[in-house]
Amino acid sequence: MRMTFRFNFTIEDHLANKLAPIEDGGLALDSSKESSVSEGEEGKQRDRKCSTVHSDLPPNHLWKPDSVSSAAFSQDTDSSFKGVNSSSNLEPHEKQPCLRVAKEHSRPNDIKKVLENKVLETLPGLQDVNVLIVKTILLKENFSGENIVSKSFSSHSDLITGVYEGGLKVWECTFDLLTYFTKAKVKFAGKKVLDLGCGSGLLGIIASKGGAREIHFQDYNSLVIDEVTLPNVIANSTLENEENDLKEPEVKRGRKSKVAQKLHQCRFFSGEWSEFCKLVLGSEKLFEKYDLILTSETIYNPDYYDSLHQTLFRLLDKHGQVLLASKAHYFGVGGGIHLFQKFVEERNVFEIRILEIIDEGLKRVLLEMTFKCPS
Ligand SMILES: C[S@@+](CC[C@H](N)C(=O)[O-])C[C@H]1O[C@@H](n2cnc3c(N)ncnc32)[C@H](O)[C@@H]1O
Repeated sequence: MRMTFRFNFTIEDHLANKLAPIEDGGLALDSSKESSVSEGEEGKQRDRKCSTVHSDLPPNHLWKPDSVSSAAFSQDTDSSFKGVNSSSNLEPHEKQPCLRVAKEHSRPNDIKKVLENKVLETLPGLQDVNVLIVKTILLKENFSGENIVSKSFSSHSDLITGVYEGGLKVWECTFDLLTYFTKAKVKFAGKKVLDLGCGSGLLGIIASKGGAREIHFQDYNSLVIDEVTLPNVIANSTLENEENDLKEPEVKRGRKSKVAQKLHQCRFFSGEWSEFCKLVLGSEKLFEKYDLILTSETIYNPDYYDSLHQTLFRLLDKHGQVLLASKAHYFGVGGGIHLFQKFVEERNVFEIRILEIIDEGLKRVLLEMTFKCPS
């Protein structure tokens, strides 16, 4: 079933200047005015060609979104930094302490409201909030408090170290992992899964569809969770239940509670990794560790490796598995597979296994991490 939505906003002149129509009638960021620092020169050149919401997709991707709707927003109320310079001019390679306090986001009572005015795009078997529209609305509303969208625009960057860590777009390696899930028939059933640095949350959503018993989503930025991750989780559980209803119309009355049930298997967190660790480990006496941690494009900054490694070490079940996807190298920020692998090997805690090397466009790698000594 295709849903139609109505746009109920106008785009200001100064924003319209940054937005240019793309072939299918959607909106693209004028690439001469926005580029990606994180993906380096090659990334910039690609972005210059077409810096759309889905410009980060592999050339022959099947993930072409095909529907649009309307939009709403809420503020990113989490401006709780500890000693982070929130200037918009931070360069990704500048060393900054990243201690954004972690918090758990409550699940909304009014599920419909979360999707009200949201623009949904259709990917194969998935729905995804159109982040460009989300950004446009947030910019237009010019809200007070921490505004990662305007900071990202003004600094022409998809990453502002310690301020905005890139969750407002779907990065290429997410699609590599999604493809791998199907190819390798990755099993999610009954597992407790963490989508670490989730952004859109598509990895966790697929785990949920695959029968994971509990899924936690973590992003650095609270706005990403509220405006993108949560709406995506809700949109996809709604979609899933609509599909079921078409097969079994008699269960239609139970749909709402089924969506709520699905949502109940999910928890949402924002904040810096070590703070997130503290929060989840401190929140329950006997915290049950994750069977599976999924993480895409999270090793671009070597300054974060210690905190990331600690997080994996503390939160992964002793028999658990990390599936990590990354570009081979992140120009400008300096991280990448080689450095990360070296870091992990030096710690001597995890075994790393390369699952796949994707050598088209920017080289990308999928790897698995498991504990060396599970006992
Ligand atoms: C480049 S984005 C990738 C988003 C998403 N996984 C994807 O592939 O589309 C990196 C993500 O890692 C998270 N992240 C990066 N550094 C972090 C840190 N130090 N603490 C917490 N989260 C961090 C951010 O929340 C951000 O969403």
